[in-house]
Amino acid sequence: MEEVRARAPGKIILSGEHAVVHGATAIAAAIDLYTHASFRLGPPDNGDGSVVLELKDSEMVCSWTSSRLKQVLGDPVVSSTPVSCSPERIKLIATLVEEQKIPEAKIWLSAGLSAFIHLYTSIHGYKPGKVVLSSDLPVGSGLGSSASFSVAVVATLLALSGFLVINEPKSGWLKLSTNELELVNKWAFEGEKIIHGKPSGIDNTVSTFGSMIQFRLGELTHIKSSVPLRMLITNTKVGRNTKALVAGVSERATRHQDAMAAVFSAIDFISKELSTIIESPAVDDISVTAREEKIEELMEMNQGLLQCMGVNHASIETVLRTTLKYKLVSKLTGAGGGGCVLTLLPKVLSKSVLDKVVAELESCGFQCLKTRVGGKGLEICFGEQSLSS
Ligand SMILES: Nc1ncnc2c1ncn2[C@@H]1O[C@H](COP(=O)(O)OP(=O)(O)OP(=O)(O)O)[C@@H](O)[C@H]1O
Ligand SMILES: C[C@@](O)(CCO)CC(=O)[O-]
Ligand SMILES: [Mg+2]
Repeated sequence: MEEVRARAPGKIILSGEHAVVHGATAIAAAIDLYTHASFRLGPPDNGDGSVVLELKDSEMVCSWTSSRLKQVLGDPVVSSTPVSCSPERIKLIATLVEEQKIPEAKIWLSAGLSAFIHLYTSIHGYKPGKVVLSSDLPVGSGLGSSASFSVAVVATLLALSGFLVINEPKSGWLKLSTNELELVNKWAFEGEKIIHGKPSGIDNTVSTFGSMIQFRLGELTHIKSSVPLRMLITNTKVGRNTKALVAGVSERATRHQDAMAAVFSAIDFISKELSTIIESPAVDDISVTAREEKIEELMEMNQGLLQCMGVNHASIETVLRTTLKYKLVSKLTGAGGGGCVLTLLPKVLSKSVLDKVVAELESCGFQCLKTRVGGKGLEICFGEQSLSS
């Protein structure tokens, strides 16, 4: 039985989170932490005619028999083009998720499970099959775990659907062509809509296409940093939920329309300026330092505007204060409210200073992640690997 695997990266947002939902420009980059999915259709080791999702990190196996899916959702409607999940269908899917009796401590998984059911049944109907999922990313921390979940799941589902054209020899890890990536991205956006409520699409786009992107109103432009950007990521481990934070910003924007429009517009300028600086050549150490100082100033301004939106958190402030002691500038990344914070690491920063910063941040109970910025996007791999149960 053919099996397909996919890996889709998480991301950092360098500038423009939240404002991008309201039409401003944002800049994001893939990081080298991935969500991994594998998929096999049908029997043999799935003899009960079920759709199975195994979540390795949460040690959970969820399954729905084909007959139960049909009973709740009605006759299957399979589509080669992305379909949105209607509010009525979301309610029906919620019934199927509730039946899994997810423990209260893991209830946050429900949104991901709902997205999975919508994507699976829209692409494969109720055909039995098994998806196994694991992730290097901290979930719900601002590093795009939800988008990389959707991209990885969709890629495996489409790869065995016949809806994806794969011309290359099916050996080793493959990059898909732009058209195929666009199809995956559009489907993954439907998953993000279920998890985020009102996503801009930046997270699924950067997870699909990789590298560094400038993004506005659904359109992406690849950008290339003239000098590698070094960022420290600090996970405050304060849990939060992107859907609720995005909704909170929208409510504030309704209450203070003009003021918030000005905030979003300022962020649009910040992102555009940042993109120009990132791409501008830096020929010697003096120009590298000048460039870093400009990036730091823009990060500081963006952080202040994120505070205006109400998505800051005491834990983020602690990271900001701690890094500032070492003359390092930080800003939250992703939806905020806790989650992860980015710190720019200047080229001249010594390893001993970096070690001290990391030790101090970790002594506050935070977790520091060193990742490479602006790397690969989605890749898939066909094979006869065994899906562990
Ligand atoms: N590996 C996974 N397994 C199951 N569900 C997942 C997984 N990764 C993400 N999810 C779903 O996505 C939700 C987290 O998404 P959320 O958008 O709140 O955070 P994030 O994507 O990590 O951060 P941000 O959107 O700020 O980048 C989880 O609560 C869960 O429903
Ligand atoms: C907060 C947000 O801007 C980024 C989350 O990574 C939401 C989105 O763009 O979908
Ligand atoms: Mg998310």
